[in-house]
Amino acid sequence: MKMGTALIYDEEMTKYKLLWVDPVCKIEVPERLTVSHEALIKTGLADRCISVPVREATDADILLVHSEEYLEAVKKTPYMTLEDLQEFTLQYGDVYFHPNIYHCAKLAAGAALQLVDSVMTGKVRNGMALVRPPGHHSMRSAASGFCVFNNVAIAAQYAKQQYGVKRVLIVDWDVHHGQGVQYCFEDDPSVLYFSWHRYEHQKFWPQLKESDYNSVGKEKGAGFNINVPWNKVGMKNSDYLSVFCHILLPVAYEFSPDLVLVCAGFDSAIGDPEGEMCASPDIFAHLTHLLMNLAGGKLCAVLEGGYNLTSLPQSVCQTVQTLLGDPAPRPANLDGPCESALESLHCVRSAHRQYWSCLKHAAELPTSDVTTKRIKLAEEEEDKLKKVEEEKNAEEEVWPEPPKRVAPAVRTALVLPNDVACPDGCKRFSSSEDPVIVNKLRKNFLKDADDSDALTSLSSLIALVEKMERNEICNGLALVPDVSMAMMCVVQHAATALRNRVLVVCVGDAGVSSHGTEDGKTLVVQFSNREPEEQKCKYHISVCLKKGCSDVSGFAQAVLGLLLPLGYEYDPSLVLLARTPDSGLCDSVWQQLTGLLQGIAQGHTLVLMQEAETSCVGPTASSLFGDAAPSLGKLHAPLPEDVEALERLRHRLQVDWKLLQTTAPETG
Ligand SMILES: CC(O)(O)NCCCCN
Ligand SMILES: [Zn+2]
Repeated sequence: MKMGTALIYDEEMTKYKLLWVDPVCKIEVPERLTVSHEALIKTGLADRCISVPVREATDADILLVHSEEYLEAVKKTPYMTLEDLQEFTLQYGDVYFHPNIYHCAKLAAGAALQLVDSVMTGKVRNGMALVRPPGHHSMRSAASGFCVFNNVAIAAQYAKQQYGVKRVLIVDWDVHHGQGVQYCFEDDPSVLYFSWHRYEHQKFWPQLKESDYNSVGKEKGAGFNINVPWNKVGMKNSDYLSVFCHILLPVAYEFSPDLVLVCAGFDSAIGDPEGEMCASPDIFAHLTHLLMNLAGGKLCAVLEGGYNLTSLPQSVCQTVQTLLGDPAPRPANLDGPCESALESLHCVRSAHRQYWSCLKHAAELPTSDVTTKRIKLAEEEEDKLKKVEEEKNAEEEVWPEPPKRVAPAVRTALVLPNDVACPDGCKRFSSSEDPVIVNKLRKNFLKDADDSDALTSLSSLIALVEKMERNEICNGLALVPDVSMAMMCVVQHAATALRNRVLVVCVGDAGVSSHGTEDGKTLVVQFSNREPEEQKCKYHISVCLKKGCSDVSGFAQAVLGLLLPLGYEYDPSLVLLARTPDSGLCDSVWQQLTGLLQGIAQGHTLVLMQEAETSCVGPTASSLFGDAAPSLGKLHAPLPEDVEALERLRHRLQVDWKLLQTTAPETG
């Protein structure tokens, strides 16, 4: 039932621009929209989307967020002379007006509403609106930061009013703090606002105290406003992924939104003059992918900032291609979050530990904030030096083109016993008995009885792995007589044949071979309810949950805060996901796991299940085929002993696995 992706764009929104000299505003140019849209056309992505027209937001729509006096004032701007427009602009900060900007602002807000309508009526699964003017800085009675109407805030209020949406998650990955969104929802527990932003200890625009991590929301909204300040520039992919795995995703799954809105600003990408960050455009493929299993896949991305006319279109294409379901590119060399990012991560998690059970165990704030002060002083010294040398050689940032993302001809192949039906959309797979493979299998695995159907399924399995390796097939599912045997067979084959690494995720108590874990060719992560004997090595990790995987929230937090960071850092070429009937895992959690893991290894996920589990074939295939997993519903608190165990495990592993860090190492 995979539905399409909406794309909303109208060239009318390019028909306004800065009419006077203003160094702050000169970067907000019409070309931002044209280069983004042209890139989507050139790459063929636009044709794969469902084009949805814009509409003008009505007064009633705009008044969901803004005051009458502000709307009435903006309504007068089309008739103003140039002098009047400049005069009118002076009352606001870092924004400009133009005779046609009111019209475009209505279209930008209306585009967001069209996107909400398309997703909420089930016409599409998700979508992106390319709009200007942006929205997230504009406030109830003020324009700000190139924004006139708050497109995403209006869309959130509209979704609640028109569709009775109970909980809306707003993810703001623009590099500026969307203070307009924060002010609008800070006392509203039905809208969870998450924003990271360049802050530099309040030195960066808009220089607000309330953009810091300790602004957590007010009254009933306490806990529903999450600010992640970047106190240094140069943040990279690892910093962004760490914050998603250790703050946003755990809280988002606990919140369980009915709709996800993204303030999709791309000034957080490398090359942007505003952000001065170093994250590559393909990171937005992963950020998008990680949000696509929330709210049953209902995701609306609305363009905010993005001022580098090279990285902006690249980032937009990465986002749209992921919304369309194409596998994400492999996350190149993630080397762990920097110290400043860890400091922010630590502060945000401790500021929110009282509101979210997934953060309950988060480490306390540094006892006295003397540590923060000490770190700040050290940083300021360092920054002064850095600034000096930067002035010297402020060269243009360069970065590689994001890798081509080719979706294999076959997305999902299934190795099934003949009497098991193959879900529509997927391809039944069985290999013609390749004598070489058969002999190797017979020699290594089937010494005894000539167990022919085991032989058939194993040889099909190996043939399938080889097609995945050649990117002819994206992912697969095999029902096998013996999961442990099949796992060992695939791991051995992969370790020899595949140039690269295999991540083995095992749910339940199947015996897992440690083959390849000694030299890191294989990373095994096993979830079960059995206390592991002493931890074997860095590449063989046992996660013990008291109630096994039947505890939804404990398992979900283990996947989000431990398995995902490990998987991203390990960066395998194949993910082998095995489950045994005793796993106690319910389908929706299993589908979340299968969905999330597809962000790794370019989506090359191979699922192994016991032949008896035919009832799980449908749900697994639908997730492999790219359907969003069903929502887990609001998560209750995980078992305290599981939380502690997970925290201890993460603390021990973070020595070897940097993406598991959540606090700055104690500076001596
Ligand atoms: C939409 C936005 O967040 O990119 N606007 C940035 C305005 C910066 C003003 N100094
Ligand atoms: Zn911005």
